[in-house]
Amino acid sequence: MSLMYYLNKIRGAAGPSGSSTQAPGHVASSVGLSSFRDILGVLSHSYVGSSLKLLVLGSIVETGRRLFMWLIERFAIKYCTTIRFLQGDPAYEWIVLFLNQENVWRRSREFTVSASNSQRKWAVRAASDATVKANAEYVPMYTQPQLFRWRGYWVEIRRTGNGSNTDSQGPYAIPGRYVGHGSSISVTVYTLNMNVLSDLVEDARMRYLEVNRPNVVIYLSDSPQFGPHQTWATVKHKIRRPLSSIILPEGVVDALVEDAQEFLDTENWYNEAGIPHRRGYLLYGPPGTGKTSTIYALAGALNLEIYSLSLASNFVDDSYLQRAASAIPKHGLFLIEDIDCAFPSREDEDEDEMDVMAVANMHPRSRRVHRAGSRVTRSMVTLSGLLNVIDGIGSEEGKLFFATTNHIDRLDAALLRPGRIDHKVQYGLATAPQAHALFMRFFPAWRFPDSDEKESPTISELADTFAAAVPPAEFSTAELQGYLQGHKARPVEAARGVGGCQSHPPVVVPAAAVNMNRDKVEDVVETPVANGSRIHKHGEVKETEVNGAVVNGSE
Ligand SMILES: Nc1ncnc2c1ncn2[C@@H]1O[C@H](COP(=O)(O)OP(=O)(O)OP(=O)(O)O)[C@@H](O)[C@H]1O
Repeated sequence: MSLMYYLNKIRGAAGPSGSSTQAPGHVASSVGLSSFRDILGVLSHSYVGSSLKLLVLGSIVETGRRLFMWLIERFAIKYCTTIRFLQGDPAYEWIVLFLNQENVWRRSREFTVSASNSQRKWAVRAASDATVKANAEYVPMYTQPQLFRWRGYWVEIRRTGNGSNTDSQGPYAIPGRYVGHGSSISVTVYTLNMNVLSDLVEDARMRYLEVNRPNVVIYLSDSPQFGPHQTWATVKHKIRRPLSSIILPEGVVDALVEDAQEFLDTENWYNEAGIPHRRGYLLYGPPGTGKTSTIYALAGALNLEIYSLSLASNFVDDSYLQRAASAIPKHGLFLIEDIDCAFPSREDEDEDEMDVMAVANMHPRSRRVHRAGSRVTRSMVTLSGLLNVIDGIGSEEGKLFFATTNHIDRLDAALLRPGRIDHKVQYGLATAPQAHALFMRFFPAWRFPDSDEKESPTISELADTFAAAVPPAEFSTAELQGYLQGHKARPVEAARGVGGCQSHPPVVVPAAAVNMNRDKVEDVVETPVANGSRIHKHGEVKETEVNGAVVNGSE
């Protein structure tokens, strides 16, 4: 209503144009002036005036805001540096621990909760009472950008999904939400100095190493869930194992550690001699004889991170292997366990041929079912793919390559040539000295002090009895360990129990049982022997019987 009223008023004020006696130009200007006055009059009215004022004010504020954002953007381009840590990359672990230590998590209001049995070192334990053992860990989500000071610099962090804020992927992706899996953390430092950023990353890395000093960090390439470039997605922390706990013939472990240490210390020599700075090791022998344990203990002693990959995984092909190997940082230890699975045995090949023929004669539906249930695991990695990766591993950076196998006879000679495998260590079934050492480790003097009574045997004597009773080259150290675990508080029983079995006839162990891969299902059948003691072979029961000898050493 009021607007119509004012429009009419304007029209009325201008008057009918035909009634004017003045010159047309003059008329126009006087009409213009009066219209302008009227417009001012309209503007001065409370409703329209204040609306227009608000409009102008709003425009000014919006322009100011845009200008401010533009300036901030210019400032950000010129004065900040941003880096992204992708989940699934080892460096991601460093930055999360770093943020945790900087207490940035305190500002986070969203957490994911996980059971605290994981060995993650960077989650927040929310138990207020230190005496209460926290059973859950809280991983901050950092859904909102957080600003904090580090060494006098302003640092901003924000978490983003896979590639963008709303584009989270991974097993627990929620559209439009930031989730832990498949995400990344962006760190922005407000400074002109690029070195600050690398200092921050180095600080994060050092803290991570420090926190994990009592552990060996093992990166596993066990699932490609975070995308093609994030090959080492799973991280495990294992308590460091002292080298002395590895029971092998004297000098074997020391020689291995010395060799690896010398390799790490002589990078310049390699460069000057024009030899690629790489070294390959092959540990071979029956299962449960300490190959993997040796590698973990060595990595702990030399402060190396392990990058472990299985060639049997159904997503590992030549190009995946290449990517995974090249993502290993300097001084990382690249481990391929059971490397023989890339080299099918003659029997496997025959079996494959028969399988192909059988499948060809099948109905398509049965064929699918047959393939799904096929028990033969084949690596998709080819020999040439594997050799290329081994040759390329350390050409730029000093990396150690370790492989283990239960079947050295299956490996191609091309793999075993010096330059690819430089150091081989053969592992054998337990000898009497190993059995003795294992017994002493299980029943240390500080826990089982020798009794004052004359008749009772000392632990060393019991170890002698045990070692004499265990048949050499019949049991792996792991099997003896399993037996002793069953008697961990009863050394006398452990030693004499084995001795008591000697009156029983020996059980012949088929070679296949000794060489059985650990990954295969182990159905342990228990058959009690005379005094209730037993040592298990994979898939069968063994009564102990002295017999055979073992070759065990390094070359
Ligand atoms: N020589 C050894 N010294 C100390 N412990 C050993 C030794 N051999 C085996 N063990 C123990 O047995 C278990 C299995 O050992 P490990 O995994 O190292 O054997 P492996 O030779 O790598 O077997 P596989 O070929 O099946 O991978 C571990 O708990 C380890 O402590």
